[in-house]
Amino acid sequence: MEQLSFFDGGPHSPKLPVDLMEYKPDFFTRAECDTLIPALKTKIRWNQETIQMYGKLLNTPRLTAWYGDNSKTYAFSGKKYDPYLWTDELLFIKHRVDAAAGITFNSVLLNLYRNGNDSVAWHADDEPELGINPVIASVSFGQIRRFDVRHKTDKQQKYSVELENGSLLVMKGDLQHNWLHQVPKSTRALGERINLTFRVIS
Ligand SMILES: O=C(O)CCC(=O)C(=O)O
Ligand SMILES: [Fe+2]
Repeated sequence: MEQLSFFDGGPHSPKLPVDLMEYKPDFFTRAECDTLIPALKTKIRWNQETIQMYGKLLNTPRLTAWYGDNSKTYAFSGKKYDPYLWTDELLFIKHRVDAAAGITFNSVLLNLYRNGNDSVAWHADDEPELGINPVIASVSFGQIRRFDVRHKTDKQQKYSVELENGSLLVMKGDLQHNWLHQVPKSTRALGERINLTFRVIS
């Protein structure tokens, strides 16, 4: 796998295994974040999805939206999604992310965490259309939130990184096969966070 040598660590970078995760704070400038956040908030078609759990229909604890190239249908948690077509803001973000990762992503899943009660539970992005050892580029805007990673079988192996406003986290290697990740709920009063995970869907 090619190395993203672009990520030089630096004083604010957490100690992460570079074959699994590379973190770049300030990937977008403060001014860019201040423009992009309200644009994404208002122009993205945010959806409230539901999940079937123990025979009940529950609201997913966040809002989501699925954008991408025409025709890239994506099956996720037993549902099929037809993406909305790229907006100007999404293309601006995508071009920067593509250049950094050396990959032309063809889809993005957006999450809006409205407050500390919103979260994403332990999971791996291991849908077959993502292929083996996919590179997934995760951009964060707004409220800093903790991102946890743990090995599926070796409980000792775990990492946490605070995903800051304007940051980029690239997930790669076997992270989606042998590890799980989550964004936990928090009892603190937290503001809104928007996360975008860029993916290549076959
Ligand atoms: O919000 C995040 O940082 C992670 C989101 C995530 O894991 C996902 O959408 O698959
Ligand atoms: Fe994920």
